[in-house]
Amino acid sequence: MDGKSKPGVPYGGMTDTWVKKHRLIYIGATRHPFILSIRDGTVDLSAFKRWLGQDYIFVRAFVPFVASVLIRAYKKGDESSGDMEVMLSGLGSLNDEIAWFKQEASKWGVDLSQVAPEKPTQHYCRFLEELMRPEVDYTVAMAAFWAIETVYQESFAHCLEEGSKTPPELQEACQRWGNDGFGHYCSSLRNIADRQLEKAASGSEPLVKVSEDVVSKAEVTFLRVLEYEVDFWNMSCGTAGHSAPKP
Ligand SMILES: Cc1ncc(CNC=O)c(N)n1
Repeated sequence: MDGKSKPGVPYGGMTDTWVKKHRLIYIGATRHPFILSIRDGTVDLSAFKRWLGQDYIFVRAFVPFVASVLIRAYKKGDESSGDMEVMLSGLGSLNDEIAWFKQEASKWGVDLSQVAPEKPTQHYCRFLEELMRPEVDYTVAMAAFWAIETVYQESFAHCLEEGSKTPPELQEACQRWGNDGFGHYCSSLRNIADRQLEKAASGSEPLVKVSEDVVSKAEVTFLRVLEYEVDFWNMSCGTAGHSAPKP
């Protein structure tokens, strides 16, 4: 329990605290102009195609990251937690997702074998690789995992809400991450991350310093995910700094 929670109001956990504390950055990632343009139907289709090609590259790099978190979950040896099952289902959806990207790309005339990673994609993929290093704590990796999936879930679910004017040909893409099943999956990831953060925050005496370190590292990692997501959306819009030199 943190000191700020009110009686009768369920305590949301550490991730909830972060989202509230960094609300503007969070909104920047989950209500980006690219997403808003899908939602109001004004999206530039060349931007969507650019996003499609770059996200395919990202998703391929995301698979080994998820696998690395699964290995950590296995090594923790806590079979009853159900963490591995959550990650295994995640890998299953990524399998479908990769097939969907290929099918979607051919529908839009995008040749995935010819797509080169742009700077923001390269940086984001490098960040995933850093998180796969053995010295990275399970708690920190889980915070990143939860944040990465949740930004997409919240963004695309927004495009499916009542009153949105998402073009019919983009609704399937939005469904992929905006559906309720993906929402539940994100809640499961959040529960794992919160449980780990709780454990770290209440760490046993000799480990207090190490544990506090893990919690603050996890928060910084969460913020870095939000920044990478914003850069990724900016690139999709074609508003990334590197491609539009300032006058
Ligand atoms: C840049 C980015 N962030 C998150 C996701 C969602 N995770 C897997 O699909 C994604 N596809 N791309």
